[in-house]
Amino acid sequence: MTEPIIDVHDLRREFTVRSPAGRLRRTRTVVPAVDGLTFALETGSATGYIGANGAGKSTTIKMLTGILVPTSGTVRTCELDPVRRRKVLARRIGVVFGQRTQLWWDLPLRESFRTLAAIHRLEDRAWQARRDELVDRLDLGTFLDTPVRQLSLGQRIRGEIAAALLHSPRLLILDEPTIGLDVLSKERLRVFLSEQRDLHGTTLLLTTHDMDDVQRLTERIIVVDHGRMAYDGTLPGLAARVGAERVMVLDLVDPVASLEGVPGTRVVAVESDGLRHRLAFGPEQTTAGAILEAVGTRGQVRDLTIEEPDIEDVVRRLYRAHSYHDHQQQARRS
Ligand SMILES: Nc1ncnc2c1ncn2[C@@H]1O[C@H](COP(=O)(O)OP(=O)(O)OP(=O)(O)O)[C@@H](O)[C@H]1O
Repeated sequence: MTEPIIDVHDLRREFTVRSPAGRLRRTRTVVPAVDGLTFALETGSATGYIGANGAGKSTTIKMLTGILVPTSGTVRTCELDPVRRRKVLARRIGVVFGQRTQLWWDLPLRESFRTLAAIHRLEDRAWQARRDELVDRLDLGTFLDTPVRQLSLGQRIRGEIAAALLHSPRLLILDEPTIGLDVLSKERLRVFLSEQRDLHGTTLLLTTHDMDDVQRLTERIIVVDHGRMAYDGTLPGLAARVGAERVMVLDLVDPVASLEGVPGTRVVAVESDGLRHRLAFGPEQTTAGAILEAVGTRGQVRDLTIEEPDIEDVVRRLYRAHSYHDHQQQARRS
């Protein structure tokens, strides 16, 4: 069996924060930023790594890429110890931080690519072909010769992503890649990333607060909360876990006053004088087919759609449930 591309076991990272306590004394507080994480990612997979501000996402990414040394536990990225083999690892991964540039501020992208190719010791023909592909797919042609500091945010992020992919890494780690981008730029970036994954089998790991990124780009989500694993699975699985409801919107041929009493459902709204009904249901309670059958005995259905739960709401519910669970555990311990 091949080794996972990322393999993390009981990973911890603490920070010691010193703060003034009176005029001369300082207190030391230990912050467990990452607190015992274990997970593995398969090659070619796409995973959303999500959590509230301060949950430990960036700290994890820094340990995966060898920037930070773990306090304890083990990390392997692309079959390497990231801290000890950081240089070799840099040739196998690409990293993009949406809020920080990794490009040379005063150089145009064209020069940055040349410099990166030299750093990675890439063969001329190979990197130039790759550059041309990236320029084409990311539409960089019109600003290749503009210094990075003069680029708009959207142009710079595209440049960052091209730079991170120039050496064709097996793993691309993106930390908030779409932050601050407009809707169209976000969409283009998502299309590009999915395409790269399909074409080159690039493994994607992304942290984001944008649930559309998660929904569009990944098939698995890992949710961290206070440095600990709060959830690891699929989005629909998460929705089911927190009891999020789907809503069936039914358009009837003739008006019906109410669809109250359809087993496993809750009436959310009756609209258009009884022609349109919204019924909420939990996947554990009933199925769309069963609802349709029950409604069919009370009126003829013209059309139906199913609205999936709002993912932002699903994640919020998970955080709430998780911190409640944490409080309970702490109360039991004390
Ligand atoms: N260098 C540091 N020194 C002290 N504390 C730190 C340091 N870096 C991170 N922390 C703390 O560790 C915790 C996790 O921070 P981290 O940046 O990993 O969170 P995050 O999930 O990436 O948050 P965000 O979504 O805001 O980027 C926070 O409480 C943060 O204050």
